[in-house]
Amino acid sequence: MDRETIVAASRKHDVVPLEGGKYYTYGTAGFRMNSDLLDGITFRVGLLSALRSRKLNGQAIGVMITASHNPAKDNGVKIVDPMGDMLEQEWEVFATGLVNCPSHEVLADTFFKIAEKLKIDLKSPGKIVAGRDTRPSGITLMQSLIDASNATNTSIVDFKVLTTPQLHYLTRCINTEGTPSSYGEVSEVGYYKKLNDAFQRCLRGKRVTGSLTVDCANGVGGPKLKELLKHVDSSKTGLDCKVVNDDVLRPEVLNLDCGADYVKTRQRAPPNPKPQPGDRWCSLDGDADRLMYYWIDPESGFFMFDGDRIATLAASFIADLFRTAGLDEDLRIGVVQTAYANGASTKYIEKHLQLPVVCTPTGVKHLHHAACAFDIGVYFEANGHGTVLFSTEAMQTFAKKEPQSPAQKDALDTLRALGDLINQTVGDAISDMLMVEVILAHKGWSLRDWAVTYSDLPNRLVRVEVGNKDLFQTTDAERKLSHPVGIQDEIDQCVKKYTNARSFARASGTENACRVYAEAQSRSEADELANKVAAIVKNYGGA
Ligand SMILES: CC(=O)N[C@H]1[C@@H](OP(=O)(O)O)O[C@H](CO)[C@@H](O)[C@@H]1O
Ligand SMILES: [Mg+2]
Repeated sequence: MDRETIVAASRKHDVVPLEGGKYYTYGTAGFRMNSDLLDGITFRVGLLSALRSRKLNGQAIGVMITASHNPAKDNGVKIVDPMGDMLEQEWEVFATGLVNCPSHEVLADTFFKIAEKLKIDLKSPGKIVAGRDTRPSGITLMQSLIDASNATNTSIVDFKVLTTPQLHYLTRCINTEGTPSSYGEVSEVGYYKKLNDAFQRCLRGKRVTGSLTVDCANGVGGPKLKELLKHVDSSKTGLDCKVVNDDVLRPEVLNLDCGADYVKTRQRAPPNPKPQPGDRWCSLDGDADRLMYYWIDPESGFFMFDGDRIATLAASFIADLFRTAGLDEDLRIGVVQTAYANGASTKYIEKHLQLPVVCTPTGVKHLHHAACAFDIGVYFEANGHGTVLFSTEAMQTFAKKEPQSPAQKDALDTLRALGDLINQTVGDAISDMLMVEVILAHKGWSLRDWAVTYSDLPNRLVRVEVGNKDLFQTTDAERKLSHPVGIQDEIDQCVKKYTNARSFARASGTENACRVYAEAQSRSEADELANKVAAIVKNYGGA
């Protein structure tokens, strides 16, 4: 690997400097922006992955090219660590450092400096596994990544079009292949086979009832879900899945008036096709890592089951299985949420399910990390991204424990199957959807039964444009502002005037704005409180 080769390769992939001396930063979702700006950035992410793979003894590093629920013109690139989790946070600064190098020469020098600082043996082999969503710009960005791997003698496996969770799955499979902790077959078909096998084992002869319509946001989830369905025997499982909004041939319709983000932020079903009262629906987002369920209640209209609802459903089912299996003394189940979780869901988990809840800052990496502290950690963001993590110890206990009755055996087998069904690397809309179907089938629940478990507090999320969002610094898992000084007192005074109310503000990690969340006993109170706190934020936000 030599400097000249890297410089020469980099010349084909310029980074467009940002105006006003601003930097590109590796944010919550990696680098994400208009796809025209991403060529050089993706090349440099390739360089960093080449370093990271070698730092981790040649284990494969995943790179996913996607902009998820964002418009079709955008794209993004993010790095996946060997076990399928997000890039270790300490390395985000290296990513930011490489991407902002002012010239190709400085870039090459920085590359070698990082290698030296971290004692990376550049002669050892390195490996990258890559995937992209259905955005056309992904094809050229993949080439930028391939050029970076060639310039650094790093091998690369291009899996082409994948959902984000599939890339995470494959990364973990490659790195565990042939070991006792093998995660699965290293192929897309392997993913479908694993899900289908676990789905059947979870159902244990129970059948899914009624049809399920899946809105795929016109993204990668459409073709991939259809692939999965080829493996699922609907006569055995009862799964009757109708796939809609699966047009991936017209890039401009991606995430347009459909998908999980549309449903969550607009709090309504996609206009096309229109769900009929009583039908069970769900929506995936553009890269199939978020899931929203909903239906039109024939009496009261649209009702949404967001990440909080999915988390409570999963936690209650697993807690029941634990009791039946006689494991509730041995292993700990916990639920991880962010401040955006509806207060009613938190209360339901703590008071009704009697399970501990941990609150972390926004961003999946924080939730994932906190969930690892439990034997079974259920984590979901309200927006529908989440999963259930089963520790190695938990999986071993399910396998080892001698069942004392047929019911115990059933519960233990179901728990093991759930551990295989639920993606252990990252939130996976397709795997989560099968989990929801399994739980509804076991409980014999309709969506109405699920809906009445608790009532959400009315809430409002507002986006506030401010002069300088960096003025807003949080503490207490983002539930309070430490800066600007004095603002938190004003917010507290305001919240006090409302019943059962809660409100907080923070700078967005993905957009140039602040977000204000408010919830209260009634819709009008929640709206009023959100607007008042938004006004306070605007006031402190700088010119
Ligand atoms: C309130 C909200 O939904 N925030 C989203 C959003 O983060 P912000 O930092 O709020 O912009 O994008 C993140 C990445 O997709 C997601 O993890 C998070 O839940
Ligand atoms: Mg997504």
